Amino acid sequence: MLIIETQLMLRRVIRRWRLAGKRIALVPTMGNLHDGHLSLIGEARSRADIVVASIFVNPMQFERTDDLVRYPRTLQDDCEKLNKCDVDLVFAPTVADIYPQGFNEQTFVEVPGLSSRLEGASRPGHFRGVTTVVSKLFNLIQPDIACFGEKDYQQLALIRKMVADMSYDIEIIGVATVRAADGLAFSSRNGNLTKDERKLAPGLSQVMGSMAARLAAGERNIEQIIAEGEKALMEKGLRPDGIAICDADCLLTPGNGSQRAVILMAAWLGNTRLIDNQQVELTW
Ligand SMILES: Nc1ncnc2c1ncn2[C@@H]1O[C@H](COP(=O)(O)OP(=O)(O)OP(=O)(O)O)[C@@H](O)[C@H]1O
Ligand SMILES: CC(C)(CO)[C@@H](O)C(=O)[O-]
Ligand code: BAL
Repeated sequence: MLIIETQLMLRRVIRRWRLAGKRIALVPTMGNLHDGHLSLIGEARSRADIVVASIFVNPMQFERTDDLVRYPRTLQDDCEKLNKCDVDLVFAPTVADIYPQGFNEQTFVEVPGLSSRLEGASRPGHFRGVTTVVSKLFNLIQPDIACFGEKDYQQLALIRKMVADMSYDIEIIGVATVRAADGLAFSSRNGNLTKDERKLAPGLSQVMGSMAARLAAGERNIEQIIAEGEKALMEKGLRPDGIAICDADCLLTPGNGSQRAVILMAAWLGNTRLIDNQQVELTW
């Protein structure tokens, strides 16, 4: 497995693979790899000749400095895991290599509208940072396919729109959320939870499951389901920070024509913000 830190070296290797007609899959990550990431790698491995994983804690998408500073960085351990999963190349650049002029001066890619709603409203500038860095990775690696987790549901929707709007010839694969036995979605930020917070954390998926059951049973008073969901989260020791029920395709309020809804959850446990989501088939 190659580990490359500079754009210059990366371009050389990618050019060689493209000339040899290889099908390349990209899995972008911020490292501190867990079973969710490894599921993305497995999906990529089954669909391409070459698997490239990127590890880059992208400062441009962090709207809070404390979150950026606390973000877990475990490069050596990550590379060992990726090597075992038969990954061909790890791209782990420095911030200076990706943003030589600093990211405040960086040209950006932003999907209008959706970037500033939902998670985008809670985390101003976050999605601009995500789509800008993913666009750079797409240009550098020129993958045929790229895998993203459904755990970051709005991010996946934004990347699909960016790819369509900017005419990238890249197939985007959404991969189902991988969970611990108690229902908590794997996330690098789970490592920031204290022992006691970790015990409370499954409350997020439990409340989401109850909300999903009500929707699936035909209840359509969305405001009431959300209000009671917030109350249930607080009773379980979590501080809600944005619950929404949207049409799963356009992420707007579900209407009579909506076939699937998605419940988007965000909540704080101490200093850690967790997110999760669940899709529900709707019958009208
Ligand atoms: N539990 C999971 N199941 C499936 N995919 C996941 C899971 N967690 C993260 N991913 C996906 O892995 C990719 C890289 O995500 P990232 O490195 O930010 O990890 P993360 O665990 O989501 O960390 P964070 O704490 O930043 O949310 C993204 O496409 C993300 O959606
Ligand atoms: C897609 C991504 C790697 C871009 O930095 C990040 O947002 C993530 O890990 O989900
Ligand atoms: N997985 C999403 C990246 C972030 O929270 O910054």
